[in-house]
Amino acid sequence: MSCLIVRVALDQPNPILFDYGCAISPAPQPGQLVYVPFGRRYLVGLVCELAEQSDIPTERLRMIEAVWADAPALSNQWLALAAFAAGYYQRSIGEVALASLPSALRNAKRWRRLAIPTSPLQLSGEPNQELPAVTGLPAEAQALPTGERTLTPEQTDVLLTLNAARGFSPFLLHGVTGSGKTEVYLRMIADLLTRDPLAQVLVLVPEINLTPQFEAAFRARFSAGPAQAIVTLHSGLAEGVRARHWLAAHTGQARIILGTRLAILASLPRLALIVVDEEHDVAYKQQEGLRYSARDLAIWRAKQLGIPIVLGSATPSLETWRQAAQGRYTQLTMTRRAHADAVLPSMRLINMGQTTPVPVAGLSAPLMHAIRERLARQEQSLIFLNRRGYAPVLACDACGWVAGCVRCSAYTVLHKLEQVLRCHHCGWQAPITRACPECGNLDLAPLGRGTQRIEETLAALLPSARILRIDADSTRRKGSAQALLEDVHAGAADILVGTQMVAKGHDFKRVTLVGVLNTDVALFSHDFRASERLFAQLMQVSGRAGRTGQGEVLLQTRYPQHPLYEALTRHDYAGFAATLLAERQQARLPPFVYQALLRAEARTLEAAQAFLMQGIALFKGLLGAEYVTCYDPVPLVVVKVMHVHRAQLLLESASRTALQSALRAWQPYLRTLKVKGVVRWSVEVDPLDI
Ligand SMILES: Nc1ncnc2c1ncn2[C@@H]1O[C@H](COP(=O)(O)OP(=O)(O)OP(=O)(O)O)[C@@H](O)[C@H]1O
Ligand SMILES: [Zn+2]
Repeated sequence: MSCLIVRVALDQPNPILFDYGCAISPAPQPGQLVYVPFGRRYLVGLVCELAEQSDIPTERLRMIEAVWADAPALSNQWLALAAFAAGYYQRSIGEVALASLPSALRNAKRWRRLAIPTSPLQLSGEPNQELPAVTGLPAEAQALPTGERTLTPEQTDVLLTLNAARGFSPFLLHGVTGSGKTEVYLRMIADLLTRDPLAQVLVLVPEINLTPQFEAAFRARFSAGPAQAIVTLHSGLAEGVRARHWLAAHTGQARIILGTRLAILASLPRLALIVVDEEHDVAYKQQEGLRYSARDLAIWRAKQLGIPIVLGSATPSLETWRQAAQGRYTQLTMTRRAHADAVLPSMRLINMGQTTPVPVAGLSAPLMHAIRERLARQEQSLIFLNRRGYAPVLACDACGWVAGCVRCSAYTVLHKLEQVLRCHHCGWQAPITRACPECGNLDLAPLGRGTQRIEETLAALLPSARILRIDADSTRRKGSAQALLEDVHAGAADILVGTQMVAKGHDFKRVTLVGVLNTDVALFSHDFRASERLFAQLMQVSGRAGRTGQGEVLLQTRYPQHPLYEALTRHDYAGFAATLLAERQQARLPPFVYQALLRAEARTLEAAQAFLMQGIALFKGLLGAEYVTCYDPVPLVVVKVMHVHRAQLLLESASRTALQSALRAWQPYLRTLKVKGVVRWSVEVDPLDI
């Protein structure tokens, strides 16, 4: 008797399906998880196909050990999503599909302990107290007091268009900071759930832990529903909680799924709308493992399902801006702040080349004056400096020695509170050196300024002010970011000093002054995306000022004439985006061309380069290689991290399809390459950092 063949995707780089025999009845179906032997181990895999025959001789065919039948199988649509992501990002289906599952599902020993929420879909006609009345959620949501807020005319207009959308309709909601985009999302979702009480909505945010207010707004508006109706999905959740939330989404129980980029791969059988808030944020790009863009996958998913998708931002990415300009996305615009008394903040550039009196420790007199005014009026000031630690380097004046990491080709950052020098690439740290190890000089000086140093300076200059620092160091402990932000909202701080963490979508109602320090260096970066990012970042951080009244932004610079700053003072996103796009077109850079990287990591730089050179040789022989430009390998800017040397080569094409098919053809050859000393290599499609 020929046994059934089950084709299983495993979390393995080899992009094939693995054949197994199956004696379990009922036989597993595509979309089900199975437990299979693999080499000397056992792995959880995903059933992709069933077959009658296998190329593997029967005697060598191994058998499926167990099937997870407690939850419904993953749908064909979800399998198609995983297959698309795998193909596009040059990975195996298993790498995409299994890595996207909560770890409790990837461990067969824990399957039994997973409580599967019962779907109301399966239970129709069978009343269950714990289950939501399917119409209750939106109906009660509408009756909530927050729903009584009068919409601004712009919000009303935008919603008229959004609520009329049916089928695949991509929207760019370009609303200035504080224009009330959250309210638009909430209303659109309420409208949808009224029409279709069983629908699911996916709302993506760059960083859930940083924006508890956003989540709170959703819970407040839709709290009338059952607890299960809103779930969050992000990497900060405890393992069991994440599995529970994922299952609630998978069974259709959860209606609103609020998540970070990883949520784009959640199983959502009734998905009817996707919202991507702050769509420009680089956090939507996964920078390790499967390097996907959640925003781009979101567009694909909306298209696959034929549903509306809203990309919201005050500073859209140039990719999205261009799509809208070409009419592929419908652009909706909100130009005014929603709060009745709020206007966009006034912007002032402080010329650091000219100021008299001389700035004290990097803080100009006009900025100090403005902070003192806020203190007197009991308003908050936010000082933005995108550099954490005390000082970026510790150096010796006498011989020029600079403290560096022993594992990386990078300087270590001085952290004065902890009294350490720390590498921001690998985390290596050492006590602060008292004497120069080269010449013995005892007069080592911190160079430059980080948030700790500015905090210290402000505390010395303004002893009565309550100062809070918000950066990756002060928020390392779980929950500490939330606690700090709550202090800010409660008015328990006068001055916040922070990195880009404070810029992300926060609705700080008491901040009326934003001071920006040390952003000039980004004007002259080697990275062609640096201007786009700096502009967005400055508009976003400026957008924290005056959200309920008059706000002011003071930006300290040595280049007050720079076009980027001039556009910023005019709040001219559209003008600046047009300039940048013209430059990119001229220089043939994305979004006008498509790029990919091959990156090699090795014990020596020579080995990494040798791998890439061989990669190029193989590439040149590929059919269609002439449509793709293959540049020379270059070391990464920080070439060594954790003793590993890194180099990469850039591939570029005017045609996405040409690039895709060349990459696909290249992979099997790359896998055959054996270069001594090479630790790993990877292909990245649509890289953001080059
Ligand atoms: N119709 C309205 N009337 C009065 N206030 C409103 C209205 N809509 C929104 N607001 C308020 O305006 C403020 C800004 O809203 P929200 O945080 O949604 O802005 P946003 O567009 O997301 O801005 P950002 O891009 O800076 O995150 C919030 O305090 C919100 O409560
Ligand atoms: Zn290091």
